[in-house]
Amino acid sequence: MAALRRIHSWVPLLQRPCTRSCQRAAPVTRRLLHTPPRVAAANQHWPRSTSVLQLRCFAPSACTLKSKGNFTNGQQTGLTEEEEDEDFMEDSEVDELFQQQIPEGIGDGRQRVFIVHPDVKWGRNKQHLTTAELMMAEAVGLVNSLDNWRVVDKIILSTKTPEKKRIFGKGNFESLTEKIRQTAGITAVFVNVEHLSALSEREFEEAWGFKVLDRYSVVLHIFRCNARTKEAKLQISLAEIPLLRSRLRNEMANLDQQGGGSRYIGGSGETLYEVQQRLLKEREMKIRSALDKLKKKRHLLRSQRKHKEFPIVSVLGYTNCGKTTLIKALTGDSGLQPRNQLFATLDVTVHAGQLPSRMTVLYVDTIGFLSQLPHQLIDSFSSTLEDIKHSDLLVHVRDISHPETVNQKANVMNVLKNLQIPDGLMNSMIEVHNKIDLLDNYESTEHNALPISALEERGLDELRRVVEEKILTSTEKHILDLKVNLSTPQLSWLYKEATVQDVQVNADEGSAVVKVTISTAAYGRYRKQFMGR
Ligand SMILES: Nc1nc2c(ncn2[C@@H]2O[C@H](COP(=O)(O)OP(=O)(O)OP(=O)(O)O)[C@@H](O)[C@H]2O)c(=O)[nH]1
Ligand SMILES: [Mg+2]
Repeated sequence: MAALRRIHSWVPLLQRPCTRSCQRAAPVTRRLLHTPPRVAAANQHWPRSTSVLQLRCFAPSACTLKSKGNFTNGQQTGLTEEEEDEDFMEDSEVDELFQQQIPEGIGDGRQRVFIVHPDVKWGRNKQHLTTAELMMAEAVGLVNSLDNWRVVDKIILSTKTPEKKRIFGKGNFESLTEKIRQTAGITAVFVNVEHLSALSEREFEEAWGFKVLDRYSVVLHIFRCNARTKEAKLQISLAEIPLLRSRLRNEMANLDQQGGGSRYIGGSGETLYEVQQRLLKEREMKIRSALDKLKKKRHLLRSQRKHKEFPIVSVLGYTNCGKTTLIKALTGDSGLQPRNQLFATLDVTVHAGQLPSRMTVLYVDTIGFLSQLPHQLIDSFSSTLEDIKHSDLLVHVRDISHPETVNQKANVMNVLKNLQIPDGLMNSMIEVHNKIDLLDNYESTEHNALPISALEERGLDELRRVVEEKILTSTEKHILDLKVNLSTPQLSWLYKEATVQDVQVNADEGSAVVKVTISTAAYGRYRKQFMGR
C-alpha cells in the first residue's frame, strides 16, 4: 500500500473524466511515464512540469477528421461536404494529442549536446558505405538543424560490442563517462545509433545524469518541430508510441524496485502497468484509425488529380538535397520555403508547373530520406511516401556537392526498393545532379544524369524538356498540331477529350491549327470521327 501511495503522490488524477472504453482507467491515471525519480534526481535540467504522456480518452463523438484537401497554387481538390463530414478527429484534438506527447527532457528549451558516435569495427553492425567521421558530421547536422540546440563536444569511440547494454567495452565506457563529467554545460548526450534499447538508455542516464538521445529521438524531435499539417502531427504521434512504451517499461521497472508497479489498482483487476499499456494501445489505435481515414482521403485526391489529367511528377531525394528549391524554380511558387535544414519538408505538397508545350504537370514535394532512419519512422511516414508510387514520373534530386553523395544515392535507392515502386516508374526515373554551382566545371560521369543548379536556375530548360518527353511516354500522350475546320465540332471535341494548349485561327480559311496533348486512345477516336480512318 505504501508503494501505491507513493505512485499517487506523483500521478495526478485525470483532469476530466474519461468516457466509454477508458472509463475503467479513470480512477488511476493522468500522469504517466513521469521521469523516474532516481534519474530525475540526477538530472536537474529536465523540465518537471510537463508529463511525458498524459493519456486521455477520446470521446468517439469528438473524433472527426477534417482535411482541407487543397492543393497549393490555388487548386482546390473539390471534396464534397459529405466527404468533409466523414471527418474523424478535430484539428484541435490532434494538436492537443501532439502537445501532450512532447517528450520529457527534449522540449522546446535550449540543449547543449555532447555527441558520441560508436564506431563499430566489424560484424553485422559495421557501416560499410560510410565512415565514422561522416556519420558524426551527419549527427552534428541533425543537432544544428534545431533552434537553440548546439554541440558542445563530440567523440568517436570504437566498440566491438555494439549490441551490449553499454555499447562500449569497460575501458572506453569509463573514459567516456569521465569525459562527459568533465565537459561543462552539457544538458544531453546524443549516442549516434539508430535506436537505443530502454535498458541502455536507462543505464546511460544513470551513469551520466543527463538526458540521453538516439537518432530516433533526435530525428523525431526535428520532425516534431517541422510538423505543420494534421497528417504529419498524427504520424509523429504514432512514431512516438514506441518511445513512450519503452519509457513506460523503464518507469515501471523503477517502480517495481520500490515494490509498486505490478500492484493491482483498486478493484479493476489490472496493475498500473497494464492500465497504462492498455491506454497506450488505445491511443495508438485511435491514431492509426485517423491516419487510415486520411489515407482514404488521399486516394480520393489522387483519383481526382488523375481525373483532371494532370500528370504527377514526384520529386524525391536525400534530405537537404534541394527538392523544394527545385520545385520552386520550376513552378515559380513563391509560397515554397526551402531551408538549409534537415527535414524542412514533412508534408507532401503539390505544385503546378508548365512544361515547354504548356502542358501542366503537378510536382509533388516529398519528405527527404536519411541514412539509418529508424524503421518505425519509415512506417509512420509510409503513407506519405506512398504517393510516390502513383506518380507518372520520378525525379531523383542529388546534392552532387555533398561528400556523401554516393552513399546518399545508395540510401535513396534502398528506400525506393522497399517501397516497391513499379518497375516502369523506376526505369524512367530522371536523376538530377543539383548544386553544380558549388563545384568547378562539374561534369557528370553518370549516364543520363542532368546537371543543374536549382538555386541559380541553371539547366532547368533541359530538365523540363526531359520531363515532358518522359511524361508523354509514361502517360501515352502525344503533342500534336491538328488542323481543324471551324464549321465542325472538331474544336469543341478536342476541348472535351484532350488538353488544348494553343489555337491559331486562320479566319480566311475558316480553320485553325490547334496544339493539343492527346492520349493515343483519344486520338484514335478523333481520327475515326473526323478523318474517317
Ligand atoms: N548552392 C546551392 N544551394 C542550393 C541549391 N539548391 C538548394 N540549395 C540549398 O540547399 C538547402 C536545402 O534546400 P531545400 O530545397 O530546402 O532542400 P530539400 O531537399 O527540400 O530539403 P528537406 O525538405 O529538408 O528534405 C537550402 O539552403 C537551399 O538554398 C543549389 O542548386 N545550389
Ligand atoms: Mg524540402
